Amino acid sequence: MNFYFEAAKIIDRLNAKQGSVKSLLNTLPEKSRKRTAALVIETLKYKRALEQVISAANLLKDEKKITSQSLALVLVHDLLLSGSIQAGDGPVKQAILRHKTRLRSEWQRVKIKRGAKTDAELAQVDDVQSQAAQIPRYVRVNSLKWSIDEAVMAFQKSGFDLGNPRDGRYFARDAHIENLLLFPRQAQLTDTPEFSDGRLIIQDKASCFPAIVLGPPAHPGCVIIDATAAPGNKTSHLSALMGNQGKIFALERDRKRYGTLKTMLARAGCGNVEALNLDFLSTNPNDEKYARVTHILLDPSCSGSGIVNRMDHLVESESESSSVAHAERLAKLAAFQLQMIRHAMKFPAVVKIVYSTCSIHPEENEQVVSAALRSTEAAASGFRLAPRTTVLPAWSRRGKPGILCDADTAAVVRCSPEDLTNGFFVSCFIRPFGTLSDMRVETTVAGHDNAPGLQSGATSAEEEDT
Ligand SMILES: C[S@@+](CC[C@H](N)C(=O)[O-])C[C@H]1O[C@@H](n2cnc3c(N)ncnc32)[C@H](O)[C@@H]1O
Repeated sequence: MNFYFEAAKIIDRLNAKQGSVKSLLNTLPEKSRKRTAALVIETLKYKRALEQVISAANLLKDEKKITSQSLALVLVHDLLLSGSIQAGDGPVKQAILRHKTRLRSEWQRVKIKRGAKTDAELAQVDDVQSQAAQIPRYVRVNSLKWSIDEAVMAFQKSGFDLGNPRDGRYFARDAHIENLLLFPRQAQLTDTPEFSDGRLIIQDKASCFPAIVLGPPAHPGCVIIDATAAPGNKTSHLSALMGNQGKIFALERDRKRYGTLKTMLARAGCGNVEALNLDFLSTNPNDEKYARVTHILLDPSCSGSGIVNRMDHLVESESESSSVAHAERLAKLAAFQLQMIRHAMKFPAVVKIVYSTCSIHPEENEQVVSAALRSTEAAASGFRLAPRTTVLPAWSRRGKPGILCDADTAAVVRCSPEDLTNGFFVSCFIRPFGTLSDMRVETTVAGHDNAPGLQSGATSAEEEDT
């Protein structure tokens, strides 16, 4: 049992900020160091989940022999994750074993709540959440109104230091997205004219990917739909990539959010956008108005489980305490998301559809894509996934394996707080060239390949990832 007291003491000292993990583990007697260190490290990996389980089981309230939270953590860790407590049958061990059934069922509940199928996945979720605090604040320079060079100069003039992360007022250009700047999380930014007049837009890095992957050509004849547009960050990004040329139908079914969309588009100077307060599913794909639409962006409502703040909410939420309610909600969202993709595939001239979510759940991502590929609309129109080589090829985080075939898993993109972004998913459907006029295809491919930020960014992403 000493070994557990020793490990608990290290965790207490860590909580009291008496040293780093490494330095405190070095204070352990050499003969027990390896074993105790392994227990401390493994316990820390699952700390958040274990804390929830201990609290839900009322362990510390009911068992006075468990004298501290840290002791409970290491003992419950071994019970749940190593299968048994490595000690003789004393009163402390008995105190834990009295709660064995409850602790095990609470453990399963925590896993379900966090969408983790295995213990290892649960550790990853916790890890991701602690990394979330590291995500920078991203600011997109709206190229319709300002250049990146002008923005950099303005920030430098106001006291920000380009590229020196040691300085609290540092900022940097993003390695992958051409017009994106990043700032420390705590930087106070938005209260300046550049934000209120639409030169700068707060937009997470991952949320810049869909417009880049869609890559609409900057061409006066280009017509596209942003099917789920409010508040309009991706619409204004598309407008900027198109250089305010061609036409974007920006649809939003919610009246209030449609109002926000219009305000945002006016502020960002998007002159090529027609905002429509419409349900995309109510549109007639054969309407003359949409006859020349070649690209569709679908960023529909989702669980939002990838958004860092909401991730915390998901973990704590009591309203989703039952796995059934959680699964039902995801199934409902997935059915709607699939319907949106199938509807988009019906537009006669469309050659490219980008489907994205800010969800981490495969149910809303790979599984929806898989169902869309097997749909009658895909069979009729010939839509398939664009290969990895054309979808942010150097971004190393790809789809969750085991749902799509290997090539399609590689063809979709995931983002995670480990990449210093929110959790996000992007997929890109294309219609094979044979079914289209050469003219249209050439324009599309050129538009995609030339999307700003992709070429230079691609190389550095690969370098970074390897
Ligand atoms: C995830 S948000 C879109 C965010 C937006 N793309 C951006 O980057 O600013 C989804 C939006 O789609 C709208 N929406 C959901 N279903 C829709 C539908 N069938 N037709 C049009 N808009 C829809 C929602 O009201 C919501 O405003």
